[in-house]
Amino acid sequence: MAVYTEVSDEALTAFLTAYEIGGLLSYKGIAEGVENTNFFLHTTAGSYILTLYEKRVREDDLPFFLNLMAHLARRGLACPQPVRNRDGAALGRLCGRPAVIVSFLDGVSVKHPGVHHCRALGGALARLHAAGSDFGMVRENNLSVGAWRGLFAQAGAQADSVAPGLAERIRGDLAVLEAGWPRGLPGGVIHADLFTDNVFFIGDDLSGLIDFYFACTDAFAYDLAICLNAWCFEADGRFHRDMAGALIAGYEAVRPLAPAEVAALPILCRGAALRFLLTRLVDWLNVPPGALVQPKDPREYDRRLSFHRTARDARDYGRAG
Ligand SMILES: Nc1ncnc2c1ncn2[C@@H]1O[C@H](COP(=O)(O)OP(=O)(O)OP(=O)(O)O)[C@@H](O)[C@H]1O
Ligand SMILES: N[C@@H](CCO)C(=O)O
Repeated sequence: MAVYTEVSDEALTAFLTAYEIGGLLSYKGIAEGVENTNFFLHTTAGSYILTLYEKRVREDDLPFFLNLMAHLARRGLACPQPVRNRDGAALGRLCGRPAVIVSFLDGVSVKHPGVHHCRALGGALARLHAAGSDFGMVRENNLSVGAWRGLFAQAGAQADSVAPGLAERIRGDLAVLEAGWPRGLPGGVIHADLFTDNVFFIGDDLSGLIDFYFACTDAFAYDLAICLNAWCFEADGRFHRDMAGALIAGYEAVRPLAPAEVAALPILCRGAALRFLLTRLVDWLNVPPGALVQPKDPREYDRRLSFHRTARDARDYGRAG
């Protein structure tokens, strides 16, 4: 459970007096997620999510995330809406942390996605990219290639205690990725963390996207590469080419990839895998004392990297043609 900050009912009740969302009926810590502290709130006016922002989220970036969610919703994308308090502010402070209440989104995430889910995800990702095209704010991706060596420096010395030979493999990937990272690809607002737990379905239909707290301005195809990693591999490293093909086809049915994006897909997938390997490695080795959190296994991304190192082109990811 990701609850880094405990919130007493007195503190929460006092916090809620600034909002017009009725009286508190119940609240509880949410058993998923690793980044922020989340509570489910049930009030006399309805259901909400309360998030207290932790470690990786910089307070300065919150206006970008909150304005983005509002913008995407205006463009018709189903995503949580920040709730404003009586003074018109979405951002508050609770138990010493920046805190926001957002609307509750119906739906459930799928643990074991299939081809159908991947095709729907591809379409939603492309629509998200289109909906963000007239969003006026910019946020650099502070977890892209320029940050990976710094993350490795935080964890590299203990990497081999997690998997034998891991430090050497990461060094090799870093050298290749830093030398060949593609620049100038079509880009704009990307989600940058669209894992299965951040995509909701009702029945077979994709019902919405959550967790925009890594959203940033970067290459669209990098977002697709993150999804290919997150949705199309088993934990043991087995790759589902049919699911990857469906994800790409679902994306291209809305926004066809440019030739440079197709060519860059293998290196973008390799980079996306290294990004999550490194953040997971740092988190795995540094669980804050007392935090209720289950860190995610970095070795899953070590296994995906074995695939990406041998991939030659987009056809290896199931793209037709
Ligand atoms: N607006 C929402 N509507 C419904 N449920 C939500 C909403 N926001 C969050 N949740 C629930 O809370 C869980 C954790 O939220 P979230 O993914 O934002 O946390 P996180 O710590 O940032 O996680 P991650 O590890 O994915 O970065 C979600 O998996 C979902 O079950
Ligand atoms: N989605 C990330 C955690 C949140 O950033 C992971 O699975 O490593």
